[in-house]
Amino acid sequence: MQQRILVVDDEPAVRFGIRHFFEAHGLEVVEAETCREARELFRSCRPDLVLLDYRLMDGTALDLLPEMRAMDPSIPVLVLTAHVTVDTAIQVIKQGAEHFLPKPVELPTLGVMVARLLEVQQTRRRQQALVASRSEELNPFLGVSRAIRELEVTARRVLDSDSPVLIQGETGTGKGVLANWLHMHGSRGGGPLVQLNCAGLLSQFLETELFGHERGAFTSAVSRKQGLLEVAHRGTVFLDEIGDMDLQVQPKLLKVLEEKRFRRLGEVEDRSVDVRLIAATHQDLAQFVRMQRFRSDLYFRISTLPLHLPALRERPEDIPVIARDLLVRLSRELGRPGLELMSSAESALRAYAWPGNLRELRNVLERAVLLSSSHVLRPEDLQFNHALARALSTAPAECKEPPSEASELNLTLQEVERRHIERVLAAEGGHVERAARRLGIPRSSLYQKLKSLGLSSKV
Ligand SMILES: Nc1ncnc2c1ncn2[C@@H]1O[C@H](COP(=O)(O)OP(=O)(O)OP(=O)(O)O)[C@@H](O)[C@H]1O
Repeated sequence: MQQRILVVDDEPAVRFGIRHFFEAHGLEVVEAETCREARELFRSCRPDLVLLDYRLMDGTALDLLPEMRAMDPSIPVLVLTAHVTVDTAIQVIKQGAEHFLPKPVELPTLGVMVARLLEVQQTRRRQQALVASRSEELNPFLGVSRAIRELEVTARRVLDSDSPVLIQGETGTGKGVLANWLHMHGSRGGGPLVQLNCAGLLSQFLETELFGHERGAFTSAVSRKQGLLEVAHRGTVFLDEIGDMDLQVQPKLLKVLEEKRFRRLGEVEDRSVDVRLIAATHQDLAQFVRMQRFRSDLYFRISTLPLHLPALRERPEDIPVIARDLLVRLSRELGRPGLELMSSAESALRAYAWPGNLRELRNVLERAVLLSSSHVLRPEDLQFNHALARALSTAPAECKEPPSEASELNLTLQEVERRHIERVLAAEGGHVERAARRLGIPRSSLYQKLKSLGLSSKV
């Protein structure tokens, strides 16, 4: 990815020399002549580094440095000046400049310094991204089935593209794991990966999370806040459960994708941002478009590169491979070396419907390991949630038409409640926490209701 430097100097000849030198070294250069221009370009172009002349027509570096630091403290600023005094040097460094160089500056020396600072900055960003990523990377392509092999080929093809990716698949199929893999292995792997789950977020909260806000933008905005899009600059934004994104926020996200611009709440000017979007959903987004729950223009934009994660029951041949991999991980995590599965236990795993997919498989194995004292797991060590699997296969899919009003009228209140809970649980693949959020009740209350209605909740 081409790196960009902002050169701020009131002498056109100096800017010209610096521009030519760095462009010849493969960098993109943007120029500003005044503090005002520098402020605007810093905000709209998001440079990777700034070369700032100390004295400008409308101010000095000491005016600009605090503002730049407030906007993005991770961007290094190198100050150049013809009038060096120890006092100014100290002040400039105190205000956050990385270095202070006397003018006229020798371009090769400046080149080495800039290259070094850009390298340090990239390493810092990479380390931050590594810390943020899962401590141990999971392989989203475990298995031998045709579906998973084809998925890997397609995923590798879209790695370095900047177009949005839409990952679809039932709950627990590993959409988050795939998003993480795409980011880490793509050209933005050194940049940040920022994740937001859109489910249940009201429009204002979602907007402030994504776009940030200025001080005073609304009553509780007591200080300015950077949005996740800004944090993800030069990296990836992973929007999970995009199907639940509030309709009011959708056009603003579309603007970011089409124009690479957005506006903080309470701000009058646009900011530019360079992010790749990975969106995921377990819902049928095309159906949501038909039901007018999701904007068609945004759907077409984000589904440029669709990836589908197959459900486990559609690829039973992969289950033993994944189970063995999970056991190796569990051995390490739980300090139980040499865990194995009896072949009859493998057959039992293959035969089950896995409504909660890999998440459920991991949970079933973890429970089996914890409850068994042997390192060889038998079929009877595996506790399946057959009731949920049945509910899933019989419950109407979330997006299908609801049952007729006449047939619903004959139901008792308890039956309506029971059916509704079953439907929501099935739509969430047995994920109790998410089902509770959707139902608008605390998780503990849902557990109580499940117990009193005789429903199971083991996923
Ligand atoms: N490739 C994998 N290897 C090992 N475990 C995996 C893998 N993929 C998923 N899992 C397990 O399944 C869990 C769920 O994965 P993930 O959150 O990526 O699924 P998801 O499809 O995004 O789920 P949801 O729709 O509920 O958000 C993970 O925390 C992990 O325990």
